[in-house]
Amino acid sequence: MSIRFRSRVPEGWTVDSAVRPFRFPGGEWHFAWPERETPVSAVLTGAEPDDLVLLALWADVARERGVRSVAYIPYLPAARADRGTPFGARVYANLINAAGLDEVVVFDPHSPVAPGLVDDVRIVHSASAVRDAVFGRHGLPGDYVGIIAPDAGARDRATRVAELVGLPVFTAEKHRDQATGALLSYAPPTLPAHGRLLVVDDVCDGGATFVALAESTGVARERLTLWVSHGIFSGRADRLTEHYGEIITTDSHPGARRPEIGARVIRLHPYLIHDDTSPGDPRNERGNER
Ligand SMILES: O=P(O)(O)OC[C@H]1O[C@@H](O)[C@H](O)[C@@H]1O
Repeated sequence: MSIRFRSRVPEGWTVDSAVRPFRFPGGEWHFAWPERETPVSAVLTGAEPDDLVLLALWADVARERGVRSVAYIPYLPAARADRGTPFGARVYANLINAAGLDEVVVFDPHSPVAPGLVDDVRIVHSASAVRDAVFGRHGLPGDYVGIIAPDAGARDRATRVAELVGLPVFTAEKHRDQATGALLSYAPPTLPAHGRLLVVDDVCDGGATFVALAESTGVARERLTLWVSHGIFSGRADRLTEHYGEIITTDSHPGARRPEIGARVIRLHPYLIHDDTSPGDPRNERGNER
């Protein structure tokens, strides 16, 4: 289970819900919603199908209580299945839509297709999070000399980062076998001979794209940093550490913390949620959450 719920309590704070979901012997999910809690938001990471059921149950409570239901789903499941049959992006969007949420917040989706199928969606792009994590809040390039987009699909997100920090974008050409998804070849762009380079993409799954990219460029490990918004880090993704001096991702997917990768994991919460407060949170002000 990778879903948690945020609730308002009578004291005025927003806290993690004390709700304890369970399954009936027949297999169905259920819970007894704590009477003193008012639902505020649900935060779902990864792509566990069970979590979509729990999300819909929670939205039903919010509806009954007459309050807004906001779901943070930073890793939009099946966003990469944005074409073909079965059309995964549509199937998952329909499952999310069935919950009847008031707002769905997603982070750096693979393409506009999947979020375009989700009702009441808000997209948060990765550029600010990348800038803060790699260059600091002032966006000073330091010894970085460029941003690399691993393929044409990554160019827009790489450009958003590059514009924030004033660096050039270099786009590589990736060729995949459409039938099998296997990587066929890589044509790297011409890159500066010195200085650090930041590779920016949405997802790292098995890591083949980023290993092939690094190998084709021949750029030394110390000069290469990898940012991926969603770290699945499956299979042989551990090979990435041979090619990248630093790997940075977010907490949008449980794979992010795979120990062999040693990625720096950025907490997405501040980038997605602007109005959340809890005891001990320096920003807290009673009662300012929608
Ligand atoms: O090469 P792996 O990590 O398996 O897959 C990640 C790549 O596959 C694409 O969909 C992503 O946008 C990224 O470029």
